[in-house]
Parts: sequence; structure tokens; C-alpha cells
Amino acid sequence: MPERLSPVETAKRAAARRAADLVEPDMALGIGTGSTAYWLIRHLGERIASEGLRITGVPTSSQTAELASKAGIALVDLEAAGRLDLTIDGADEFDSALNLVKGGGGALLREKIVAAASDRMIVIADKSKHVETLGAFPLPVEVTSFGWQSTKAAIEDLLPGHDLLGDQITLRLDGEAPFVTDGGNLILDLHLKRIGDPRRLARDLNLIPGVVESGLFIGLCDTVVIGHGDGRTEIIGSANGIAPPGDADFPEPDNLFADLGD
Ligand SMILES: O=C[C@H](O)[C@H](O)[C@H](O)COP(=O)(O)O
Repeated sequence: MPERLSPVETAKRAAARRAADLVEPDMALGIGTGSTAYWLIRHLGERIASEGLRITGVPTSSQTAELASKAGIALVDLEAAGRLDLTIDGADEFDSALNLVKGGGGALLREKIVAAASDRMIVIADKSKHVETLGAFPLPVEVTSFGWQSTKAAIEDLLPGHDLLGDQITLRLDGEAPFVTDGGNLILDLHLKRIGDPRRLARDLNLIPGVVESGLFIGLCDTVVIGHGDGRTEIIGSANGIAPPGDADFPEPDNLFADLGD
């Protein structure tokens, strides 16, 4: 049966497809997490099946590892891969300076480590993720479970020194229990509304004992592929020679991807 997609899913799929087409043979690729990365994995699987594309992938979560493995992507540990050519990942928000908020799915720590180990990072997102100022999406901060309430209090103490409009911090739950990350940590979501100085906030959060990492990705992403609800895509940022920036139209055939049995 052909897949009927909402405009948002069409946008995610279009962005993911354009980015997947930028992947070159023999690349070592960081593979992101989330509903947009899902489409990336499916399209990479399609390229592997139809073109014999050979790549090695480093997954940014256990969820991605499972999907990528089903799609036929050869997976390796980051330790074995060393430096990666490229990471492609989704985002919860990005601004025009290509600062990101990530971690809506709780994978921010591995995502940031993998992105930092990559020569390039391309974000794939529907256009609703493009914001003038970061902060409308609650900022995820991964913290150790030991002493998490003290860490939360220290974050609360930090916030008045920043140009922020909100101050509510919530422990992320999975049902009634705390959500636990792949690294065995907890997530605090900071409901800030507006982040005036993302770089300073990222630095200050990382100075607090108990904070493992924040979902602010500063200076890691060089390119964003934005998908639109009608299947068009556009690229912003530096394309570094691997893709012509600007608009591109893609046909969106219903049977674009092989069924991966999900
Ligand atoms: O932890 C999850 C990741 O940072 C995701 O890449 C991010 O939340 C975007 O996910 P989605 O593509 O589902 O909106």
C-alpha cells in the first residue's frame, strides 16, 4: 500500500532524502536519532539495496542502531571508526546561525559526541524547526541520576543570570518512571521560552557538577536541509562543496522506500 504522509512527514522525508543523496561511497557516517533520521535510514537502506552503496555507520542511539541494522547499514563503534566524514541528524530547533536544540528523543549525548567526531554535520528538518531565537522548545539537559535534585537546583540558580523568560525545569518521565537515556542518565527539560545567548548558556550549564551535557549544539552544524510540506527542499549554511545550496524539487513517489518490516 502506498504511504499517505502528512505535510510534516512529507517535509521530513524530503529533507532526509536530499541529505541521504549527499552520502558518498565509503563514507563513515554518523547516523542521527528521531523521526526525521528514520527517513534518512530508510533512504540509505534503499540506496544500499539498489546501488550497492557501501558505507559504515555509527548510530547515535540504540533505537537508531536497530533501524540501521534492519536497513542493511554496516555499523561500527565510534572507537573503531575514529574520525567520521559526516553526521546527518535531526533537530528540535535551529536558528540562522545554525545553533541547535536537540535531545527531544533523549539521544543528545551520543549525538553530540558523534557530531563532534565528524568533519561535517548536516541537520535535516521540516521548516517548522527554523526559529529566530532558540528556546521555545524545552531545552533538554542530561544529568547524572546521582544528586539530580541538587543539579536541578544549581541550574535554577544559574538561570537568572541569563536572558531567559522562563524558569521551569521538569524531570523527563517515561510513563510514571524517570526517562533513562542510553547512557543511564536522566533528562531535565528547561522550559525557557527564549535563549538569548546560546553559547554562554551551553558553557555555563556544562560547568555545573552533575550536568553531563546540554542539548545546545553550538558550532557543530554547518548545513541544514529544510523540507517543505509539498516535497520541496532548501539548503542553508555552507555546503562545503558537496551540495549546491538553494532550492530543489523532488518527486515524491509513494513507493520511494522499500518496506523495512517496521
Ligand atoms: O534526541 C533526539 C534527537 O536530538 C532528535 O534528533 C531530535 O529530537 C529531532 O527529532 P525529530 O526528527 O523526531 O523531530
